[in-house]
Amino acid sequence: MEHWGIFTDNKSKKADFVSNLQKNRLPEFLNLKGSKGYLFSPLALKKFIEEEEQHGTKIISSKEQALKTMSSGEQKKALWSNILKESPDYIILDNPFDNLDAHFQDELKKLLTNQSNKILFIQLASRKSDILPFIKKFAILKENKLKILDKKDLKFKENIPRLEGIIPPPIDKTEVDEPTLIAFKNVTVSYGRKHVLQGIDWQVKKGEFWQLIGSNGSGKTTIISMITGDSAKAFGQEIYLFGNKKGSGESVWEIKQKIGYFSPSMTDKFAGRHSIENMLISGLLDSIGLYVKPTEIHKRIIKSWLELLNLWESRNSLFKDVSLGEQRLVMTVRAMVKHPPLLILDEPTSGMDDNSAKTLVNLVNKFAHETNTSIIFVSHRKEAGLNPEKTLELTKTEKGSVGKIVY
Ligand SMILES: Nc1ncnc2c1ncn2[C@@H]1O[C@H](COP(=O)(O)OP(=O)(O)OP(=O)(O)O)[C@@H](O)[C@H]1O
Repeated sequence: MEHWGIFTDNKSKKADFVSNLQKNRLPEFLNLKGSKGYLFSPLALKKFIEEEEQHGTKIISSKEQALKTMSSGEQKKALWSNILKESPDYIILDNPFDNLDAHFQDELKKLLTNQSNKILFIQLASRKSDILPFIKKFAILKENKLKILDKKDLKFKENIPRLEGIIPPPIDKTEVDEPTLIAFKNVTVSYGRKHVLQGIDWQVKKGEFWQLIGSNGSGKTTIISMITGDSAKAFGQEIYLFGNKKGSGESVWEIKQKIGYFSPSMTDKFAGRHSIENMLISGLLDSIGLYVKPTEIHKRIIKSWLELLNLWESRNSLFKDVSLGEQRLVMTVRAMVKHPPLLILDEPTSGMDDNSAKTLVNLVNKFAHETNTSIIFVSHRKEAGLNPEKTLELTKTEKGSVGKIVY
């Protein structure tokens, strides 16, 4: 069977490609006419989640738990078993290893290899290291065009833009007097009989750069949502945020004022009708549209940020029209423009190609080096090139995940 590895970059029109392939409009895939194909992708998951919500039924998840509340790794496992039940002829795998920890990546690689003599795989990959070992035919998707690659073409040049200049200063910086921004004391969380966290002790001090890692379902999102105020599980726990016991002092709004937050799922919420310059200005002014008129100082600061990112020339481009890598850089900077006391980046590089991921990592290292914002970078794997001072590593046990601090 001739499986395909199709490299994508942040400008590839993947949705168009998949739709054309499924409608038999691509000359390279005419042989798939009449065969049964499925999509293993974030888009397919999103559709199932929406269907579950609309009809109130559990379609691919277990009887006990809705798909929406599962961790990203658990969602992928549920989707995979659902597709296999349908006995497909071919499967389009869209960055199948994103958001998966090393253990499940190995498990999924074995499952795919075992099926590779029965099912045809078309793998869309933005990272070279993700390509499945049994794939022998390669192409690259340049915008809408598929270009077949020869083995010798498989060495891509590294083209990592330099971040020239310094991190622009903040305006009206929010200061926190407390030296300890976050303190978790013996925090334990369960959902019914499912134990998620067990006795977590953790402190984040001013200016520290942390990475939070752990396998799928180990409780990373649970920890972050207890900080950002989105989880009822935080109540009754000994959690101190910016010096106040959670639930006793500041309102959720006051806490959010002190935190810059970015997760790739937020990108969907921005319809993209604003220019990237306005997106950043609105980050300084705390609004999504530009309801408050920016001053010359606001504009000057944002000019410096755009120059740092090599995006000044594209300042008038609409957010929806720039590449995925550029969108992630803009959103990361948007979370940082005010130099908040705490910046949380939740799996910011998932789905990015190698070069864009490296640029984002370099930018975060630069934040840590040149500012006194504390940073928590959440990921399931150790991000290459990232230089955190400390790591909180979650390890699953029967009684919930325990935390270990690694220097
Ligand atoms: N509302 C809920 N009901 C039941 N279980 C839940 C609920 N919310 C979360 N969980 C479970 O808590 C565990 C931890 O989930 P969490 O999303 O915090 O993990 P994670 O480390 O962020 O995982 P991933 O890397 O896969 O995103 C998972 O097993 C998840 O299924």
